[in-house]
Amino acid sequence: MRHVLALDQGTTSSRAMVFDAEGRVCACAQREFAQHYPRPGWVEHDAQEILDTQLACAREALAAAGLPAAAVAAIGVTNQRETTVLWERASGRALAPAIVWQDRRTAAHCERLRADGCADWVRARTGLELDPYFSATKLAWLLDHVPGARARAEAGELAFGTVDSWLLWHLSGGRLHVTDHGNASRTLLYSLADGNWDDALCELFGIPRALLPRLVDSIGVCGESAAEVLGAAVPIAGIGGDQQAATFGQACFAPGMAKNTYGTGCFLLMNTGAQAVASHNRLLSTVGWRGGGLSAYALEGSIFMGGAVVQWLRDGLGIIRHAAEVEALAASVPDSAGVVMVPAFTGLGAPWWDSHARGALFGLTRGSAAGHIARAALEAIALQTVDLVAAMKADGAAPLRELRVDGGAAANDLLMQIQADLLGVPVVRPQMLETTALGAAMMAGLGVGLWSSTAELAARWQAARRFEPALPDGRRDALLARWRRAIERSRGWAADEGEA
Ligand SMILES: Nc1ncnc2c1ncn2[C@@H]1O[C@H](COP(=O)(O)OP(=O)(O)O)[C@@H](O)[C@H]1O
Ligand SMILES: O=P(O)(O)OC[C@H](O)CO
Repeated sequence: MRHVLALDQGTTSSRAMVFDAEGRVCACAQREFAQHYPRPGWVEHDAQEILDTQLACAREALAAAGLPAAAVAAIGVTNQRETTVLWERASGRALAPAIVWQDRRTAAHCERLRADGCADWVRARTGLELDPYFSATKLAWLLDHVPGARARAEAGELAFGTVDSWLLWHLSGGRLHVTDHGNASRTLLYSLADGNWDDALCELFGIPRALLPRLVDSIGVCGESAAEVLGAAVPIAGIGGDQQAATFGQACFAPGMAKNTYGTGCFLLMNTGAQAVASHNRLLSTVGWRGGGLSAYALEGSIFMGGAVVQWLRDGLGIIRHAAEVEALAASVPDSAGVVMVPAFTGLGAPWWDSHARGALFGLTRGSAAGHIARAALEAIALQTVDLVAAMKADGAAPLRELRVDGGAAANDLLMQIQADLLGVPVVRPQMLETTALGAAMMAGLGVGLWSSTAELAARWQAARRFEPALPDGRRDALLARWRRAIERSRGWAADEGEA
């Protein structure tokens, strides 16, 4: 058996990919699913639809590869992180829509905890910010709003999970209720120092321990799929949140190596080695992966609006019809002519963590045109990334030698050149852009011994294109100074209106 099946459950679509023993893609299937925005700031998914699309993709990819499940050596699962599912153990039925990582409904809960002076304590224990982004307040919200849920949770009738746990429960026919340490480290319920769920955190957020999944390694066999789901029992040997998996898939195995994924949001992760590094600049400290003789932590900067800015140009402003058109539109002008966009549509993530910030366009004149706005949008994606790299440097990280990139918007050459120019560091795009699925496959393949070492996997990683910085330092400094002024003016914007 020399193939691995990767299940890649993302924010906007479910994907499955079959890889051969050389790490080549044999087959791929993808299905988009519905995004629900029932109220301003709320984002939900139908957990059943997540499951159905994911399993349909798995079956489709196997069929396209011409492989029965029995011929697959291992399954790797990677997932949108933090998104919170609550289900009934007896039936496996979700009790409510999944609350997605982007959802801000628990902003007031987080604010109350911050006002109580909990933020530093929580940060020291979890490596995270007290922000609605993470799972704990989402789960507390479900327990408080789904009738009877809290009592049933305490009685052990319910299960909580991030999307990995939800998929693994059903993939195993209800036998596995597990999550890996990387996904657990995004919940606000996990102690980085202990490498375990934490009673004090559970108490702070009001979460019964009986709800929590068992912690397992990211790399290594944790169970197998139920024969009736895919047609055969297959070892499940890799689990990782999608950003952790992408870091693995980019072969960022050595401390100091970093990748940035330009999807809906942007997620910059730097491998910090076998020790968690506490950030003093409001980056996240998080588990990368563990198992198979490996253990890595990461510093992470999370940006909420990355490629989603381009979606807004398409769906909100209507100045492009397809995301890829933004490149030609932005290239139709030599620069943004002073226009600066702050894409704080849902507040600002790292390193600002400002729920009250709102999006803004500065520097508009009578000469401002769609091209300038498109260019400002691409610059905003890159400038947010520059802020993360600056925060990493301020945290004492070694200077970045290159930035490995992936995700949908990394296909945009102009954006990648702007990124290299504004960072002053080469940006390298690999041949294999599906690094998330590849990372999950790599974890699973290592987990069953199909591959023997990370050195073997790193040797396979190949650059497709390298973007060298070409902007004079003075010009870069001026653009960064202008960006910082724009950020300052956007911060706290919605506070007066009492909005989240
Ligand atoms: N050529 C492009 N230039 C800029 N942005 C793009 C381009 N193609 C896709 N995008 C953006 O990339 C995002 C999709 O990337 P993807 O990695 O599939 O996201 P996710 O995994 O978050 O669903 C969308 O937000 C889209 O607007
Ligand atoms: O599904 P993506 O690629 O948008 O990634 C989502 C992140 O895991 C959220 O933390």
